[in-house]
Amino acid sequence: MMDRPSTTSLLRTKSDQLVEAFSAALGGGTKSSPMSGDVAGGGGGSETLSRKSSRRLTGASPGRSGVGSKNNTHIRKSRSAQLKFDLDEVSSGAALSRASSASLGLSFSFTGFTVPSDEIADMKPFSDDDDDDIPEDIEAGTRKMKIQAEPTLPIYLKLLILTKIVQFTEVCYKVVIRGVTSTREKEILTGISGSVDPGEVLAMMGPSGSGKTTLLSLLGGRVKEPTGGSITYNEQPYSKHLKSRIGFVTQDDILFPHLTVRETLTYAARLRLPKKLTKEEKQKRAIDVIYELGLERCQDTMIGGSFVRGVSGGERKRVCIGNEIIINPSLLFLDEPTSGLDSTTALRTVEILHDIAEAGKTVITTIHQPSSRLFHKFDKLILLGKGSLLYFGKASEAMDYFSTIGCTPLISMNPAEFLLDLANGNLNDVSVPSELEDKVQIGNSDTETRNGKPSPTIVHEPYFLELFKNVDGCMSYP
Ligand SMILES: Nc1ncnc2c1ncn2[C@@H]1O[C@H](COP(=O)(O)OP(=O)(O)OP(=O)(O)O)[C@@H](O)[C@H]1O
Repeated sequence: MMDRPSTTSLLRTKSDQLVEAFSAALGGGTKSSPMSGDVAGGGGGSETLSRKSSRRLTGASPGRSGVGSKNNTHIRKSRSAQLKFDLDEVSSGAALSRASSASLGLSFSFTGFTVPSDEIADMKPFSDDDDDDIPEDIEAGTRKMKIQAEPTLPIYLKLLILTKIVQFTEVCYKVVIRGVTSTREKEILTGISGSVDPGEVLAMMGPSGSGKTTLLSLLGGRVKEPTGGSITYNEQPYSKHLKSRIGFVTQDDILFPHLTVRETLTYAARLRLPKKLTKEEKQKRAIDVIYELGLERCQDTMIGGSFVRGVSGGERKRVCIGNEIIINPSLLFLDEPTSGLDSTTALRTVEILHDIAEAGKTVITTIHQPSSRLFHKFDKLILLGKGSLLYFGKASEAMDYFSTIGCTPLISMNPAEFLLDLANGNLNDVSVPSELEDKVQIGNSDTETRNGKPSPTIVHEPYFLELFKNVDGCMSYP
């Protein structure tokens, strides 16, 4: 098992790093500062802890160069030498045309590559440290994730004052459906509230059609704006500047099947990183991401597709994540990153998300049917049912919460499965308070029942929303 630093110690580390950076910039000492003490919650041993974990984190990427390290220089050179991929070929479009001409008439485009590079704000994509460890392939078993540890500066500042980065309040979303004879409004989301901080992974769960993707798109700025409520980022509304700090991994990944993993990520770096970075720096960033995501063993493998055998499903997902984290985003959104993966690969993908969050990013993901091990990896959970909020709070407290309102599984069950059953209104293996069951049934004279229990469609909205109104603290806003 990998020894994972707690979020608190990570925050402490980052705070210390920032304080040290400020002190250095001002020509002051780098020893203990009252600011770092405040954030870390004091404690004499925090400096040692901080440094240790700082070293571990900043040395995270094996491809990064260390000052004064001969070995590292050697490794850097040998890795550069591995780069047989001709960047000039990429820039001239030759590789692209090879990919498209070989793609049997299908046209492809890179996800999210539309952000103009001049929109990409100042970022520090490269570390000065190096690390000799070469992580083994994730799907091969051992996991040594190396995630870039430098979040963008505004996140540091917000971490210092412990401000929430994404806050959404009473978000509603309606669409107008125009028929041949009539036009009607369809309500997709109603009164969704929650928040997520840097360093956290928020998972959105719910049955198919419950509104997860719509909410994710709203939070990620992909849908213009909610029809009700508000969404803020560090207490500011969505802006063009924020767009360059957001990575969005869509459900349907779109990659060029005939490019290799390294070509794909190098292409992404060339297209998405700021113009002020040199070609070599961008190339190095691509290599760093390959190592961060444990893709080194398949870096020369073609992505593949329907007609070409390529990387595995898990590797493909990691390439999609790589395409987005290459710009070092402050916010990372993912739409069902584990769909189609076996439970072990899904778990490792979520562990990657955790590592990304621990490096100070805010991660929001939709998830379909997580295993129980995977469920426990999430910091926060939103449970949606037919566009309504059924639960928002710590994932670890969801089961306790539902048990306090009388909903418990009758058989031993994966918590995610239990919550999805509740959200679906499938009460077959679930105990619910009888007075509420009666209430639902009495309130619907044309009730169809299955095994003496209300049908899913009936249970849904009145049942839970009524419960939420009556229970204090059910939707905690930490
Ligand atoms: N632009 C739109 N016009 C009409 N209906 C829409 C629109 N966008 C979403 N919907 C509807 O809103 C509901 C929620 O859709 P959404 O894709 O957010 O669900 P989901 O929970 O992500 O589902 P899945 O898990 O199957 O991906 C669905 O019933 C969908 O048909």
